Amino acid sequence: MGSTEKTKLNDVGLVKCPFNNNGGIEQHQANGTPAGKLTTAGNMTSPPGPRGVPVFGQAFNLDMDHMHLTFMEWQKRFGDMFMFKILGKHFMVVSHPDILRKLFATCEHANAFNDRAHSFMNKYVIHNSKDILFRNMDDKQQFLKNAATNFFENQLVEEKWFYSAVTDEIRLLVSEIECLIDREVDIIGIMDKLVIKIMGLVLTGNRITESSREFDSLAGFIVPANELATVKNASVLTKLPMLRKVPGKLKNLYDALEAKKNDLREVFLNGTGQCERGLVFMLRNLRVTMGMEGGESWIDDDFIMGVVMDLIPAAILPLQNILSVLFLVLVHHPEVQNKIRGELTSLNADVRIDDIMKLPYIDACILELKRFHTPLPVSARHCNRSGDAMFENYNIPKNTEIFSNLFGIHHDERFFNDPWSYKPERFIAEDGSRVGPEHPVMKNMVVMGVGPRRCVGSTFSEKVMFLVVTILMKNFRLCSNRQQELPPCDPRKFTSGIVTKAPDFKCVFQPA
Ligand code: HEM
Repeated sequence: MGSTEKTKLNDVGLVKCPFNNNGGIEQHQANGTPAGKLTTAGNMTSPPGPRGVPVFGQAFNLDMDHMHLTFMEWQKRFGDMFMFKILGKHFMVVSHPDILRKLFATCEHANAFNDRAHSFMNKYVIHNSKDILFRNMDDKQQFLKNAATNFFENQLVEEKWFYSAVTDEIRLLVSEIECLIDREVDIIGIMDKLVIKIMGLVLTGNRITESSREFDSLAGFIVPANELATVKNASVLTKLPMLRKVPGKLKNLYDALEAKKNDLREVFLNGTGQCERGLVFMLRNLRVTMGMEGGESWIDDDFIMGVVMDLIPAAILPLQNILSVLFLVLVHHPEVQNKIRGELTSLNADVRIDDIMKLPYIDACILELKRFHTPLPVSARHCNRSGDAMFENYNIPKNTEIFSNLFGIHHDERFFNDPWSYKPERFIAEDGSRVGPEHPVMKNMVVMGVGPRRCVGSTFSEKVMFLVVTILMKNFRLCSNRQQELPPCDPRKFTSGIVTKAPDFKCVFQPA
């Protein structure tokens, strides 16, 4: 645990800050304004945290590009729940899986902590949060989320077309890689394209190729969306949205995003490339069904576009980025590749999507990849927008933005032994099976978030990763590129951002 001064708080074992007010730590006093509708927390204190400079607070101490690394440092000083301010705004960071579950799922005011922070993105890009990811947790958000979850977790699995199309896409890749044996391969670029094709398939129900408008449109939207979502750009625009109209870098970026948004709308809403099984069709169908049941449906085109746009930060980037890390890990660990191939020999036929149950080591490799990488290191921010709220005897002032320190949790020795090593075996039980959901390592896995705002694409992304790993490993051995030094396989060194990625590297494929 590091500091022996830390004391345990209550049944969940929360590490509480060991210092008092004069230990260089700010104890945020509740602001004395009338409490919001949640509590009457008038004279309660807020969680401890680093004392900042006047007005700017921690603006100069927080590494905006690697917030998760700063949060790991602060967790050691201030405990599992700490708070800091930037420009008068409160931010809270939670670094314990049980506290997260309590805060977002089981405590009395859990719902209040499941709204999203106000941001430039939800107001100006996502049409005032007509979507799932950026919207507050109201009935419409829950309705759309249930529909999307059902689509990804059930419909795509039951209707066999989808995973057989994904399998075909990966097999095509195998034929392409066969022509590149022993040559330097940009595996990150290849995986980036594969994920766009898979998401094109999700949206339209049809295979999309690299030369299609759908591919271009998705790939084109990702670039400005990613740039605008950086912490620096997003916070400046949230504070000063009028900058989107002032000639300069931010206006150019916003204009580029709007142009790509129109393109996305043209292609996915008005285009002809749809068939009766994609996500856009499902949402339109839902609108029609609601209309037929009387009354008008609130699912307008903006809502459908909102869900399409959600998939860029929520699905495409995490999937692309975790696949980049997968290959870096595999090149660094030839022994893991050998074990994967060893396990694959137990299958008589070609790999099928439900074989994951029969292949515990590969399943464990995917779980360990999710832990080791933690693509969204600080998750998506939650916010108690409806009022002050009390939690663990602390007052959490209205509009506090809450970070789940997922990266910190997954690399904390209290929860995972030897956390900086990639060790799939931690998920394997003594009898060789994969550990069950009650095992501590499973309970400490929070990579997809917890509670009602948990990720929609958990099973979906595991299945995609499973197909990529098994089909490629069955055919090839991956080696490092002798001309270029391989970047270290250290998640602290991955690229910065809301969704982190492996540093650029090339590798070499050889026949298995
Ligand atoms: C390895 C890949 C992925 C990771 C690590 C990941 C992780 C996460 C995390 C941490 C959240 C935030 C949870 C919270 O707010 O507490 C989230 C939300 C979300 N994810 Fe994922 N995700 C992944 C892939 C996907 C995929 C493939 C999809 C779509 C098929 C998806 C759709 C969503 C949506 C729509 C939300 C918003 C849910 C809400 O706000 O209620 N994600 N994801």
